[in-house]
Amino acid sequence: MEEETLQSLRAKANELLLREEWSDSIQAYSNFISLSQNFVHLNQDQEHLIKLKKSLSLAYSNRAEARFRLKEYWEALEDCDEALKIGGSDFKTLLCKGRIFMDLNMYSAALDCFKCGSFGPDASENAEMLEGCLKKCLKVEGISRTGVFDVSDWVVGGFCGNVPDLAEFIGPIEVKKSGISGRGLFAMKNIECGSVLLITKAVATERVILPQYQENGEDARLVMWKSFVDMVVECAKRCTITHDLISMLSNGENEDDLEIPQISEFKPETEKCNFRNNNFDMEKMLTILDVNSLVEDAISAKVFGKNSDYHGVGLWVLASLINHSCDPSVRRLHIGDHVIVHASKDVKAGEELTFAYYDVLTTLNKRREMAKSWGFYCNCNRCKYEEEVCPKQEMRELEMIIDRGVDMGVEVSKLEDSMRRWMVRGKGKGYLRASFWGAYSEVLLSEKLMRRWGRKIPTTEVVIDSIFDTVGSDGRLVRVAMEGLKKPGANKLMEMERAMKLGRGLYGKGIRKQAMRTLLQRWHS
Ligand SMILES: C[S@@+](CC[C@H](N)C(=O)[O-])C[C@H]1O[C@@H](n2cnc3c(N)ncnc32)[C@H](O)[C@@H]1O
Repeated sequence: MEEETLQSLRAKANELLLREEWSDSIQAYSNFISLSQNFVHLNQDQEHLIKLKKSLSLAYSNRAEARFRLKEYWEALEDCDEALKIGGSDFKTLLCKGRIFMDLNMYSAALDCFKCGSFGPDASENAEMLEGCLKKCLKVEGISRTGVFDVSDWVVGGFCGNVPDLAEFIGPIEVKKSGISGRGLFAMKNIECGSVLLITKAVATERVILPQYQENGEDARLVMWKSFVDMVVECAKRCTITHDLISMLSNGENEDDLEIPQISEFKPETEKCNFRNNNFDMEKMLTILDVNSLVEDAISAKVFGKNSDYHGVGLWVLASLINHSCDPSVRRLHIGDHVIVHASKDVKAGEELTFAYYDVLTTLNKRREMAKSWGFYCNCNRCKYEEEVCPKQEMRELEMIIDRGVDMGVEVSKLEDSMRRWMVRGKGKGYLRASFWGAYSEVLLSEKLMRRWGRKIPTTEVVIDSIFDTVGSDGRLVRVAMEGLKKPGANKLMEMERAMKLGRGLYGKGIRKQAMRTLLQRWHS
């Protein structure tokens, strides 16, 4: 009778696990575990006892697997420890425990588990799988120490196959009070263009391919948003550390009063944290998500101009401390659930790291409108400069020329004349050329306009360099630079060097030189 009941409970739990019905299988294993424990205490027959303990160990191990899939990491780790204490399913359990530590970004603990597994009797039978785990673990552990990774093959191969493995990495950055608003991230040393400063995994992400017909697009976006919010809320309820980190994010108000966290608070979890937290402020959570969630501009979706219907949203806590600037210094790439933040130009020690929350290759007025829709008034150096130096009336006239869509050569030469009159120097030229990029690019890409205006306006190289030095790299600069390579008499070596620098600012250093060349070619094919 005892045997039969246990067998049927175990069979049911195993079936649920195979069907990937994680919650139900956890329940079924829990029933099996509590009943078996009773029998273990009562049973005197040694042989029977050994069998029973083996099943119990396996049940703990399987329940750990199901909990792991539901991201109930700390409960899953407790199950692994129980399974290992009883013994009999050690290899499977160690593998599961290692994978849990990997997900918690605790790579050396994961490595210990895989190494321990390799000494056991089951190791030779599963040598290939074990080797795969060890290799992956060593690789991500390296990335977490150095921030160095290589996704060239995946990118050049058209993003086929598995998403490359990445790991949490926090480079030489710190959180400080920002001159822009509230807190911000700052470089602690000089950073070269393309260097990776941060790799971090999302608390949650959600993605949709929007339907072809636009009228259903809003519905799909709302469904995506709702599901994303549910996921973040579940993560915050499951783990107090996650809850507290999300709670310290800005809700867009009184930012200057917010506490300045230490960067160490964002390092991977090392403490047990399985306190369920059902008691939190949903309204606050929604405003925080509104202010801090990032819309994905995924490398895989956009590079080829494919999947333009693809949309994604996610929350990356540390990256949420990066303020917007219209002369940004960093860009982000999305690979899987990770966001990679790299310098999009050379950055000096002590400088604030800033993203472009919206398109900054446009005029001050258009940028002001976009900032408004984000709920703030932009306080960045470029906006302040343009406001102070450029007479409003003349700027309005220049903007009107663009809107009228006349010969853009007129626009560009007028702006260059105005800059001379306003005595614009250094960075200022980059700022203003970036503001009227639409006009510059039209002229620079047109043989006809260049023939007509070429002598009155600066060369492609001068325009691109001045914008790159201020606003950082951008795909549109790459495109014009690559077109420039085709011009008769172009110094191909120097031009390619310039394009490569722009490429490093655009994609970062995770792509080898040859792969970068291939990517750059695609911008003008
Ligand atoms: C994702 S948070 C950035 C981090 C935030 N400063 C903090 O202390 O947590 C976005 C908010 O920062 C502020 N912010 C970011 N960039 C800004 C800018 N250029 N000018 C003014 N406020 C900005 C706005 O309040 C915006 O809603």
